[in-house]
Amino acid sequence: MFEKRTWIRLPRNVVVGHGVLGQTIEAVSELHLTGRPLVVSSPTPHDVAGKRVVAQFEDEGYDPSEIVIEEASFDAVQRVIDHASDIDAGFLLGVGGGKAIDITKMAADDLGLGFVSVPTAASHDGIVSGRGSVPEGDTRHSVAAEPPLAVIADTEVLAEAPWRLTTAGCADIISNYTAVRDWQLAHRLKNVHYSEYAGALSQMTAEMLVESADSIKQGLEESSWIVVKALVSSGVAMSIAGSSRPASGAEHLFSHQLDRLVPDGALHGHQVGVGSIMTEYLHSGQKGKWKDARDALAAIGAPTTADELGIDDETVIEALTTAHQIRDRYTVLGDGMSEEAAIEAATVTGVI
Ligand SMILES: NC(=O)C1=CN([C@@H]2O[C@H](COP(=O)(O)OP(=O)(O)OC[C@H]3O[C@@H](n4cnc5c(N)ncnc54)[C@H](OP(=O)(O)O)[C@@H]3O)[C@@H](O)[C@H]2O)C=CC1
Ligand SMILES: O=C(CO)COP(=O)(O)O
Ligand SMILES: [Zn+2]
Repeated sequence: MFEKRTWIRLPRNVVVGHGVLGQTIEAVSELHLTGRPLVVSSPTPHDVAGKRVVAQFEDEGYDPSEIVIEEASFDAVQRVIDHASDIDAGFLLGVGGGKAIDITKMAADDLGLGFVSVPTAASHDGIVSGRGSVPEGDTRHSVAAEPPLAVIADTEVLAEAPWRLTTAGCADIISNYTAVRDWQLAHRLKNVHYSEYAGALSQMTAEMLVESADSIKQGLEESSWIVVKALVSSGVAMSIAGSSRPASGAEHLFSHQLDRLVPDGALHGHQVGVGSIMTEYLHSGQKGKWKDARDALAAIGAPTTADELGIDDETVIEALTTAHQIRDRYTVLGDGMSEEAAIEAATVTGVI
């Protein structure tokens, strides 16, 4: 008997374009969401978009409430859950970068409430994914969370955000190449389930972004359009897979470890980008495609070296040699790199 089952949860409405933040009420009422909206954001996103979202709900006679979180942590998730329970929220909107959106989707999951994703930066591919990424002690969890019912991505807001956030989003997508390679390796060596569709979609998303590099330019709102669509596509790949595997391999373990070692280090996307140069080298050797990864990152203006990340060489080596301990996810790092091998990989690729 055939017993396979899958449950792919995707957003119903993805609204992308100039000024669409002004259509928040329309997008929400189309979903038949009822009750009090709770707008969850972090400090800057609150100022650039959260306040406007709250004002729209007030004007339309809803009774919105808001909460601003500072960091991605289980404590922050609990604060949102408590606040939502106190005010008897009917649904949640996550307004911000990866941090605010992750916290909101995890709280919505716990509360059993609908959630709408309102990105203020094209900086990460968690915009539509049904996963939340949260550090805890020595580890970093990728937890199942409520995927958004709708995404409202205003390219005017995204284009006004600092350019480095957009290049971070591009780098998060470029890292899909190595994430998929790691996933395929884990499939071959450890019999980890591999989805051809999710793997192909993730890879194709990276290819299309790299091919569009010439159109991704600071000051062009169209760049935000291209990047946010790639971020949505990558999130869909994660939803098809039911895990973050299509978009998170060893380069992400490296970045998560950097977050532990240097809490106020570089942007997530920038760190995974530099990680992917080195893990591509580990996959394919000196004559392999690591130069393509580096050149693609350089073409959109993302960092390609430790120096450009603002992280010292020793920390890069420490992160590389310990990244495999972050979580139980088999990658090209295997059961760990020796210090000599890590120095070799980082030096050959010009990262240090
Ligand atoms: N769940 C998933 O599938 C995925 C999750 N992630 C997670 O997402 C996080 C990374 O996302 P990222 O967006 O880089 O992180 P943040 O949410 O921390 O945002 C990065 C910075 O951008 C600021 N910011 C956001 N929007 C604007 C804006 N419009 N103008 C000016 N500044 C702005 C934030 O301000 P402020 O400090 O005020 O918040 C913050 O300082 C990581 O925690 C990562 O693990 C990443 C990819 C996938
Ligand atoms: O950042 C991600 C995909 O880009 C997913 O994060 P995790 O590595 O925590 O699963
Ligand atoms: Zn990522």
